[in-house]
Order: sequence, then structure tokens, then C-alpha cells
Amino acid sequence: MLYESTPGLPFLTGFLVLVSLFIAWYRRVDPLLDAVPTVGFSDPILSYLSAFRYNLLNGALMLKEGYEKTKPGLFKIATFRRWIVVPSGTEMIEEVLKAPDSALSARGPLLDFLQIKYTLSFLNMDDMYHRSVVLSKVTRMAAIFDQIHDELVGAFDDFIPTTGQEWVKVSTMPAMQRIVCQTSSRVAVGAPLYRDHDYQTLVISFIENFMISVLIISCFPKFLKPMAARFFSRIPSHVRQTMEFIRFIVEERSAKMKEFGENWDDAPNDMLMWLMSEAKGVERSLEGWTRRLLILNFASINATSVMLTQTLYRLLAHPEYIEPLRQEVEAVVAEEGWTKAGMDKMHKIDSFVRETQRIDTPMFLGLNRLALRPFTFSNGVTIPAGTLIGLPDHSVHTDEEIYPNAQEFDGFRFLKLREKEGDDVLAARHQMATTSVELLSFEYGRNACPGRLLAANEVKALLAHILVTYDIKFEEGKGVPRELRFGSFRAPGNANILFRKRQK
Ligand code: HEM
Repeated sequence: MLYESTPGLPFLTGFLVLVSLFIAWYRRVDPLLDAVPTVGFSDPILSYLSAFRYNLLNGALMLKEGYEKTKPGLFKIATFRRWIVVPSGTEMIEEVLKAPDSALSARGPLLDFLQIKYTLSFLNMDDMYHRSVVLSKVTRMAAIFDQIHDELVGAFDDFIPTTGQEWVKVSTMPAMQRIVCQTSSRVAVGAPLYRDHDYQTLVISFIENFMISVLIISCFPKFLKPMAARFFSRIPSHVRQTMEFIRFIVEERSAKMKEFGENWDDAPNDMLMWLMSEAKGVERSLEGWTRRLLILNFASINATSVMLTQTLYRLLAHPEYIEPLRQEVEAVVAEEGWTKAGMDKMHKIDSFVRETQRIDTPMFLGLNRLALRPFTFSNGVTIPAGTLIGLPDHSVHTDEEIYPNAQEFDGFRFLKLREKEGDDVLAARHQMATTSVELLSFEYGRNACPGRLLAANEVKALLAHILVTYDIKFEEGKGVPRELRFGSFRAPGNANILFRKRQK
């Protein structure tokens, strides 16, 4: 009877069996990875439940559990797309970071993560010259710092216009993004374009659209990705519009480069100029420079505004730091003015921002490495070619053996470590822009962020300016907003902050 009343049942059962077999085959674990313990289910089909838990419920907890249970060692975790192997403990992480690119590639996973082939297919991935441009030029911060300070004051006046005793309500994340955009654009394209609000709107809309495009395109199977990019990405239009904005500047500068060559003494000192001087071959074109500029805007503006927003939230959640930080800024500025040398002396500010970065690191699992060939760790475990490795940023940052009372925010944690060191060289290990295997927000080793010195100085200068210029508080009855989490990502929620001219 049952059979007669449900004629589709055998087909449905058959279909489910086929799907299960396909999943079991697709998510099968390479036997070599059997030696790596799993957090959650190892079974190919049940591992989807673990992936669900990881992506949507409590990925951070799962990573922490794997890290603590296996340290020093390795564990694996299931995501919807694939298995990820995670090293636990700093020694194992260092092995990953020190492995040659020919064994564990950083570039491949980064390009895959950004879906570069479909979002920015025009980038020549073999020539990442913008990285060395940033690294070599940004290191000479002193000359750039004047521009940054000059501009951040203007940006605050533009976006947070306070007068008298009135409190001005500011939607934090969008306002910080605007302020960082204007300040960074001064370093990126110079005057007069950086102040053009239409240009800034375009820069921010590119960043937002880029992130949305990456998310959407990642959800499609490979053969549908080009179509998804065509339908959902507005990036080609952003490229065209940005080209129109910078065309005039590029033409003028190209003419001067031709005329003066190496002897152009008062050449502008901004990223566009650095790119124009260093580009080779097809990259030496309006379109080539535009695309590099866009990718640099993406790399710098979003991460810097997130860091500034998190720092402000931490400050408001711990207002006892406001006075000591203010006093430091005032004392240093009285001695050194608003200079790079002054920034270097703001040890309390530096420590406060670094502590925020430690505890609010934007990724629970940082960017990845792809094993291009079988790779054997010092504990004898070999992972097969094709394995994806993720770095457990947040688990390291909350490792009690490295940071006692790791879950507590201690704004002067790094100041105290700095003061304990005997000399300046050792003390510098604890400053904001110094990378280490114990603090992975800027990554560490040869793939570390080339713009970290700029980011650190920008955030420190912005925070110092806020402290001495404004009184700030959350709206009545409100506090730090709940952060947004998905899998290994986290982002600060948005809250309004009230600003008024400082009263005392
Ligand atoms: C708080 C702000 C910032 C954070 C947290 C941050 C973090 C990172 C991280 C973790 C990476 C490594 C990605 C990888 O290759 O695995 C990276 C790469 C990069 N960052 Fe930053 N960054 C910040 C600001 C900046 C700024 C201001 C610039 C300046 C232009 C910049 C330029 C770059 C570039 C060009 C790369 C790519 C390097 C490559 O292709 O290998 N970043 N950043």
C-alpha cells in the first residue's frame, strides 16, 4: 500500500543515495590527513554539520578548542568548501610562515580568497609590483606623515563639524571610513583629487562592491563564476570612472616625466607617482595604474577604518584610559609637534592600539597557505599537496602562555612589556608596526603587510587627534555594538558616537 501511494519514493531514495555518495567522494579526506586530529566530525557527510557549526554558530570556539587540545601540533576543521589544516602553537605556525613559496604558497590562496580571476581579472598576478612600491616608499614615513596629519585635521572638520558645546551624533563606521578615505587619498593621489567628495564616494563604493562581489562569486561553482561576475560585479564600471578621475593627473605627470626624467626634483610624493615611476610593460598605462590604485585603496582603507572603529569602541568601553592617553599626546606634541618622531614617542597610544589589534583581530583564522607539494612538519606529520592551511590568529592572540589574562583588555599591556626590555631595540619588538609570530594581524615574515607602518601611524595620529580635540561618548544607554561574525571573519558592528569640542 505504502509503495502504491508514494510512487516517487524509490527515485527519491536513489537520488539521496547518489548525493550522499557524491558528497562522501567530494569530501573524502586524503589518508595522509588521517594523522591530523579533527575538530568536529571527520566523516565526509557529517562534516557538513561541523562546517555549519563553524561558519554559522561558533567557529571561534571550535578553533580555540582545536588549538588548545593539539598545541604544539596540527588539527583540521571542515568548512563548506573544503578541509583546512591549522597549525597550533607558535613553533608550528613559524614552520608554515618560514616554508618556501614553492612548498606553501601564500599568493594562490590570497588570489583565490579575493576571487581575483573574476573580480580583477585584468591584474597581472605574476607582477605584484605594487607590494614592493608600498614597502620601499612607505618606510620613509617622516615625509608622508606631514601630509597625513595635515589632512586628518581637515577630514575631521569636514565630517564631524562640531561647534560650541553641542554634541554631534556620528555613525561610527561610515564616518571613520570617510575620514580614513580622505586621509589615505592624500597619500594615494595627492592634491587636489583627494578632497573631491565624488572621488571619495567612488573609492568607498568600489571597496564595498569589491567585498560583495567576492562574497557572491565565491558561492558559485567554477564554471558559473564568470557569469556571476558579469551579473553581480560593478567593478568594470568603477575602473572606468576612476580612470576618468585620474586621467588628467596621469597625463600631466607623464608629460613632466618625459621632460625631466630622473631630474624632476619636485615630483609629487604619492602612491600614484610611485606606481607611475615603477610600472613596467603593459602596466605603464592609465588603465594599469588605475587598477593598482584600486587594489591599494581596497587593501588600505577598509582595514584601517575597521581598526580605528575598534580602537574607539575600546576607548569608550574603558574610559579610564582617556586621561592618561590625552596627557601623553599633549606632552609629546609640546615637545615634538605633530611629527613622525612625536608619533614614535607615543608609547601609551601605541600600546593601546596594538592591544585592540590583539584582542579584536579581524580574522579568527587568518589568510592561508596552499601546499604545492607534500609538506612534512617537524613532528613528522606530512600533509598532501593541495592542502589548505589557515593561521589561527585569534587563538594565538588569546593564548594564555603568551598573553597572561589574555581575554582581558589591558591597554598598557605592550607598554609594560616595552618598559621591561633593557634597550630600545628589544623594546621595539612590542610596538604597533612590528610583526611577530605572537601577533599576526599584519601577518608575519615575507608576506607581512607592506603598508603596516602607514596604517599604524594613521590610526595612532587619528586617535591622538580625537583625544585632544573632542569629548566622546556613546549615546545614552548604548555601548559597544555586537560584532558581526561569519566563519573566520568578524567585523565591528555599527554604533553612533557623540562628539563635541573638548570642554576642558
Ligand atoms: C590596519 C590596517 C591593515 C591591516 C590589518 C592589514 C593587514 C594585511 C595583511 C594581514 C596582509 C597579508 C595578506 C597576505 O598576503 O596573506 C596584507 C597585505 C597587504 N597590505 Fe595590508 N593591512 C593594513 C593596512 C594596509 C595599508 C595602509 C596599506 C597601504 C597601502 C596596505 C597594503 C597592503 C598590500 C599591498 C598587501 C598585499 C601584499 C601582497 O600582495 O602580497 N595594507 N595587509
